[in-house]
Parts: sequence; C-alpha cells; structure tokens
Amino acid sequence: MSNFQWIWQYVKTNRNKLWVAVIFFLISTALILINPYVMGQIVDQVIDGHQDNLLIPLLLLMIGVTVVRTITRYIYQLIFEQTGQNALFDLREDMYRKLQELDFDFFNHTRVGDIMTRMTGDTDAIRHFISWVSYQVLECVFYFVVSIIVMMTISWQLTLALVAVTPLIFILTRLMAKAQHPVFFQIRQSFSRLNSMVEENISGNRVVKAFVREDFEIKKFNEHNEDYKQRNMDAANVSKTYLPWQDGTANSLSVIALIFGGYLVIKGQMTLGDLVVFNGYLWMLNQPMRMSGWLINDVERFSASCVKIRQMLAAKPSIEVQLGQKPLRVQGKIVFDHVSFNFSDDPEHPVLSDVSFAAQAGQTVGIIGETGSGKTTLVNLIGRFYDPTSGTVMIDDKNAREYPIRQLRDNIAMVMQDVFLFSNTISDNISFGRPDLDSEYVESVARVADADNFIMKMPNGYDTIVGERGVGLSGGQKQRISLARALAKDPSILILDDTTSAVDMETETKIQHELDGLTTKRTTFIIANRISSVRDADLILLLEKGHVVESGTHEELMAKQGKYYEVFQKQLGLEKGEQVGTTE
Ligand SMILES: Nc1ncnc2c1ncn2[C@@H]1O[C@H](COP(=O)(O)OP(=O)(O)OP(=O)(O)O)[C@@H](O)[C@H]1O
Repeated sequence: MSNFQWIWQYVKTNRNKLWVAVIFFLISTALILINPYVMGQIVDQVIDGHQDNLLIPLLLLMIGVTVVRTITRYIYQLIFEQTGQNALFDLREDMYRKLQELDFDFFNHTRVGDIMTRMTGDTDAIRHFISWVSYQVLECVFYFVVSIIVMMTISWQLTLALVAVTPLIFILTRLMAKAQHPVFFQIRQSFSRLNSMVEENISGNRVVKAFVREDFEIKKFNEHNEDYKQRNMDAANVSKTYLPWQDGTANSLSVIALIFGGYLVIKGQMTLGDLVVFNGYLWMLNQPMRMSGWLINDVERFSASCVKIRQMLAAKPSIEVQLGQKPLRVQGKIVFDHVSFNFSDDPEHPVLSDVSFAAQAGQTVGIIGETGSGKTTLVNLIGRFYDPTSGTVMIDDKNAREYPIRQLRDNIAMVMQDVFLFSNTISDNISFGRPDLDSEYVESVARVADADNFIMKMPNGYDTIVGERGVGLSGGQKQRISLARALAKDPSILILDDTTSAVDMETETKIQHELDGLTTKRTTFIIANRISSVRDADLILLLEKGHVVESGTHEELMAKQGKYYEVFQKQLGLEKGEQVGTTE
C-alpha cells in the first residue's frame, strides 16, 4: 500500500466534508477565470471601443468575483485543515494504542526520543500534507490544465509556445524529488537522534550534574545539533540547485508571452485585449511551475514521516495481546518446569537455564543471587512480559501461554526495581491499578507498606503531587508508595523486586511483619540481596548465572552448608561489622 493509500484510510471518514470542499474549490477556481476575461473586455470594449458606461459594471463584477472567491477559498481551506486535524487525531490515537500494546522487547530496542519524534514531528508533517499540500497540489494541477485549455481558445500558437517549456519543469521536478528523497530520510533520522539526546539529558540531569558533565553534554548536543543543521543544509543545497532553474523557466513564460504575443498582435493574429486576457491567465500556468519544487519537498517530508509511523504501527508485540477478556481470578500456584530463556537479540547467552521449582498458592518464594544472575528475568516470565525459550511456566496447572495476557496480569502486582511514579497525587499513584478504591483502603495499604507516616507529614497528605519519577521523595519513600500501589491491587501473585533495598532494616522488618498478615492470601515472590528479607520464605531459590544452584527453606539450605550458607555467613559477618561500626 502506498503512503497515499494508507493516509486515505484516516482521511476518508471526512469524505463528505471533502466533497463540500471540492465544490467550493471548483467554484473558487472557476471564478479565477472571470477576472482576466473582464480585463480583456475593459481593454477591447471600454478603452478601444469607447463604451465608457461598461467600465463601472465591469469593475464591480471584478470586485464581486474577488470577494466571493476569497470566501470560497477560505471555506475549503478550513475544511482541509479540519480534515487534517481529524485524521491526525485518529492517527495519534492508533499510535498511542499501539504503544500500549507493544511489549518490553520493543521498548528495549527503541529510544524514547525516536518515539516522541514519531508522535510529534512526524504526525505534524502528515497533518501539513493533508491540510495544505493536498489542496495546493489540487490547485496546481487544476490551474495547469484549465489555463492551457482557456489559453488555447485565445491563441493556440502562443499557448503551444509556452507549453513547449513545461517538459523542462517536469524533468527538473523529477530530478529534485530523486535527490531530496534520501536527504529527507536523513533529516528525519537526525531529528530523532537529537530528540533522544535531549530526552536522555533531561531524564539524567541529576547524573549529569553530579558528575559535572555539563560541558560534555553540551558538546555532545552540539554534535547532534550540527548534524541536524547539516542535513537541512543538504536539503537546502538540493533545492538551491534546482529551484532557480524552475523559477527561471517559470519566469521565461512572461518573456515568451510578451515577445511572441506582441509579434502576434503586430501581425494582427491577436487583439491587444486578447493578449491582456492571455497575460491574466499566465500566472495560472506559472504558479504550478513555481510551486512544484516546494511541494516536492513537502511530499518527501511526508513520505519520510509515513515510513516511520507505519513501521511503528506495523510492529507486533512478540506476545499477542487479546482485548476485551472477562476478568479471571487465578489461585497463584506457580510451577517452572525446565524453563530456559534468552533475549532475542542475544541468543548465544541463556539468561535462565533449566529452572524448575513449584510454589503452591499462597506460598512465599525468595530469590537471591548475584547481580545479573537472572532474578528479574525469572519473575518477568510469570507475567508473560517474555515467554520462555524452552520449558513451561504453569499457573494453576495451566500453561501461562494459554492465558490472555491482560487477564493474567490483572492477577499480578509488581513492585519493580526501578520505581516509577506518575506526576500525580500520592493517592492516585497508589490506586493506579484500581482507580475505584476509596481513600480508607488506600490509607490501609499505605500503612502496610509503612508509607502512611511520612505521607501524613507531607504538605497535602495523600493529595500531595509528586513529580515525574517520584521526584521530591527519597528512594525508600518511593519504594514504599510503589509497594502500596501493588498491594492496593489485591493481587493473587505479588512480586517484590528488591522492594526494600532502599529502606533500613528496621523498616524492612516492620513491612515484612505487616505483609505476613496479608501474604497468606497471595503467592509472593521476594527478590532480595539480604537473606534477612527471604529467610521466612517457604522456598528460597539461589540463582547463579541463570541456574538454580540451591533451593529449599532457610533451615534446609543452612543445614546443607553450601553456597547459601556461605552467603549467609558473609552477610552475618557484615551485619555484625556494621553493628560494631555503628556502636563505636
Ligand atoms: N533486555 C535485555 N536484553 C538483553 N540482555 C538482557 C536484557 N535485560 C537483562 N539482560 C541480561 O540478562 C541477565 C539477567 O538480568 P536480570 O535483570 O534478570 O538480573 P538480576 O539477577 O535481576 O540482576 P540485578 O540483581 O542486578 O537486578 C543480565 O546478564 C543482563 O545483562
């Protein structure tokens, strides 16, 4: 499907309006033909024929035509603008829906700046095409065809002399389009890189300042900025090569009309009035020739943007998302049966290898292991953020792959390692998964997460607005709000990924105590570095490079005196050391 056919899908819902626009367009364009003719009449009848009484009516006619034409033109321009905005509204909605549908895999490989460029600059290039370029093209084609027909009726010799020049314009336009095509793609890519750079700089502004890397960032930005400028200069250079020729050729029409037309008048093959009428129509032939170069630029910009947006809309999540499924409550029995996994972009390195374990509904599973050992990846398989490369994840004795994703995820709440809070009130953040919750419930889960105390001390309590990414809160406070948000969902499966890493031991113990009162109803996965966080779990998995090297309860693992025992001894030593350090 060509880009034009594709965009028509969004435009066609406005086709009735477009018909109205076309009618006004035809009226407006037909009116253009009148004034040059009236001018000819003034020359022939009033000036040459001395019929002075005709002057005022003819002038009034010209004014009337100009007013009606201005109004009709305004109306169809407005309709085109509305059509562009409506089409853009639907397109943006489709793109946003697609973003919600796409999975971790897509976001792992796509820069935020690139997505933002598609959502803003690219969509605007498309709006510009629908709202402006489309009727400009229509006008140009119409002017060109109509002017030739009308001119032919006045003087076919002079018309042919002018038309002889037009192939040159088409050749120049074609050459320019060919040269501009890759340049506009490069501009588009460069703009996307620039956007990504700015987005990263803003998100990471604290890191930049902490490491005093402002100068480096400015230098990096300038490189991207320079590249963007250069690409635009490349486009300008292409235009510079062709546009003067196009302009010159268009201008030559007036010279030909004057010289050859004058000759025809002298020879008596044309009246002076006819030459005036002819000149009046000349701009209609001239205009498309002058505009073609600029319109080509806009069409190329439109094409480059269409390609990027269509790529995004065509992207498929690796795991299919079915919409409109009825809610389903799972019990939370989880079995991993010889599960292995690798990321699609790194098939050589398995992140999980032959992982097997079983957790009954309501049990707590602790996962510990070195950084990068695969802990987060393992829990991500439960919510089907990825599917195993081999083996099976069973949930309530059914293959997780058989659950529609959204139905399954409705049962799962995750407290992720990298806490993200929305720039909204604390209360809205906590009830994000269940917007219907009343404030009492929100406060009760905040108490379990030991967040109530500090929230109440904030200027507006639960109505305090927190910044994007929870700016204005400490790491531990963000973790506790995020834990309250997960608990508020009342999930069958609760996943806590390093949830208490930023809180002190005392708070952690308090939270665990509160959680113990709740975990009876839900299967809980606790990923932690501190053994103290998982020692009460029904099952503890020790991961090493994607393998479960030891599993069992704390007591069983201690009795084994294996790796878990070693880690425990190390941590115990550290804690003792810390305590000595603090008492000293
Ligand atoms: N999107 C990805 N693409 C490719 N490899 C990845 C991706 N995400 C993680 N990995 C790799 O998978 C391995 C396991 O990562 P994972 O985040 O599961 O570890 P982890 O045990 O949770 O680590 P940590 O304790 O630091 O959070 C790491 O080696 C990591 O480099």
